[in-house]
Amino acid sequence: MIKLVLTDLDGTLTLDKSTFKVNLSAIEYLRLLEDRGIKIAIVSGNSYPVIRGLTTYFGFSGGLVAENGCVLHFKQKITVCKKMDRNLIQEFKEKFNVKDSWQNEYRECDFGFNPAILTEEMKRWAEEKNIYINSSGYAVHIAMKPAGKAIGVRKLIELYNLDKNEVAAIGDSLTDIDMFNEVGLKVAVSNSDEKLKEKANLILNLKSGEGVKEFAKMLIEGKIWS
Ligand SMILES: O=C(O)COP(=O)(O)O
Ligand SMILES: [Mg+2]
Repeated sequence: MIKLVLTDLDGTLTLDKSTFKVNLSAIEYLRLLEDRGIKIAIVSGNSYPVIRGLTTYFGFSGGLVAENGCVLHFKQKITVCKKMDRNLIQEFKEKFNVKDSWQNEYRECDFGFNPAILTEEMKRWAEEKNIYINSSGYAVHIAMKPAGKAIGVRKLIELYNLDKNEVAAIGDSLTDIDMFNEVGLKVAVSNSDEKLKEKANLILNLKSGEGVKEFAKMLIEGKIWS
């Protein structure tokens, strides 16, 4: 029985990939799950203040994971990664000519940069420096290793004392692969990156927020493990 649904934000709760506009009826459907006792938690690469604010205003009660697994909220704010080395941020920006995401001012461990194109050269640089690097399609993210959505998700599930088979995760991008590794039910929206679809046990027919609605309906109608 699914007791906790983890949802990515960008590309998943939005109208489509590459827009920040949220699909408002997807939020309504997730609230219906909350009404039925299933907790909803956003798991995102976005900063803690952004996800904390959205969680509050959307009416989700499942806690949250921000900064790609590095910062979570369960009764209180918990930081589970090392703080980012500011010299490495500077080096990354200069070497690859990328710009800070406006949220970097509010981040501790995981930092985002645009354009969101992850190159082989960037991967080599990160590997040499033992740095986590990934792209959500919205930004390239770097953090000191170990980082990635798995760390925060593992901690949240442990704090809830849930079995991974009681947890579902829904996402759209490469950064969600880590989150899939920690849960029983791995759900990809139809416009997900191919590498995420390969790891999914349910690929939805609809894209982004419409896919979230499709999944919520399946849960409500009892079409999914219960
Ligand atoms: O912060 C980003 O770049 C994307 O965030 P997401 O994990 O909600 O897709
Ligand atoms: Mg996403």
